[in-house]
Amino acid sequence: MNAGERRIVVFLVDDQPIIGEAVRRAVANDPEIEFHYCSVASDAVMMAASLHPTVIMQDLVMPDVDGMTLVHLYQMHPALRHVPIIVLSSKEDAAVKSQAFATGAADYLVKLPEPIELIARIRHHSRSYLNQLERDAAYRALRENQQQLLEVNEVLRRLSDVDGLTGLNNRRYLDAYLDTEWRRAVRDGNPFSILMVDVDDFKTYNDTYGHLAGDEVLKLVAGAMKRCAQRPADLAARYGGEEFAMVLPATPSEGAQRVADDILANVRNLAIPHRGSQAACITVSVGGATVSPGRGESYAPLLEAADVAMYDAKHAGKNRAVVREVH
Ligand SMILES: Nc1nc2c(ncn2[C@@H]2O[C@H](COP(=O)(O)OP(=O)(O)OP(=O)(O)O)[C@@H](O)[C@H]2O)c(=O)[nH]1
Repeated sequence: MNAGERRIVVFLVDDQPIIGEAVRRAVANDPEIEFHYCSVASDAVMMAASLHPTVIMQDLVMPDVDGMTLVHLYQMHPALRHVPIIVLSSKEDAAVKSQAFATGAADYLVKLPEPIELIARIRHHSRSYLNQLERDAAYRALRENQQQLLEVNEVLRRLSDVDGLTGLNNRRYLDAYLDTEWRRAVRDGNPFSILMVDVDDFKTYNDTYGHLAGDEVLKLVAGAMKRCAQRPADLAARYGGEEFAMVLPATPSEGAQRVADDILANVRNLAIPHRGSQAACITVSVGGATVSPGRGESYAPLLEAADVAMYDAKHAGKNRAVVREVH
């Protein structure tokens, strides 16, 4: 509901019923205005809070409580804090007027102005209050939307780093990770290893068992690789097609050889039958390369060396690992 549709709700607090009656009559002919009256100061705050007024008219001089104290109490109340208050006084008094505005009153009226002026002021203060409520609600909705957008962006960012089939990090993420870890290795002078892992006779597998079964194999091999990435900095990723990569920062070639052997064993232990393979089950070939990075070098030769090692493993009969040091 917008400000134009919400009703104006006037709440008058004055100990003199005659004033209450005069205001009631003044606003009676305006169908947009709902009027409520309270003559007892001690009931005022509770009544106001339950009525949700768009403007409060508060008499300054009341028998048991000073009107200014009530103005203060309205402003302390969470539900009334921003409701505009028109202070009603019996006389023009500069000092009282200035105190009323200092306490937070929005307006000061000497009882009682012409109905036309009274209604104009009631309308003006109520509309600006309702507009403010509307702006606050729009702002809150905007903040919620922004929050949702941030969350969606975060999900998208994570998805764009992940391969949809296997759940491993994809090539895009692998490249960025290699870049960061390589620079760290250059700084720290640590050996750096990489393994390329390729499923053996995968074309025949697809041709024999179907592409969907082939996809399931890739998922299982990805799982086996993930289990072999045991240190926090180790990263298993899908390189593309039926090829995977394992980044092993701060790992010498003996370590890379051990991880490569683990991958071979883990994949064999999956025991996925494959009629077209020599081992009669799904196996992989692993090519590994290790280098101690020097300044100014890039990791491209390391990737190339791992790739060559992987093809050497294929040519040597598949289902094996070839790991080399690159100098
Ligand atoms: N099911 C499935 N197959 C894929 C996917 N990506 C690549 N392939 C298949 O993987 C096969 C790779 O074939 P090749 O490069 O000839 O390798 P290979 O048959 O494994 O032979 P070797 O590597 O020499 O053992 C191709 O048939 C591709 O279509 C995928 O996401 N899902």
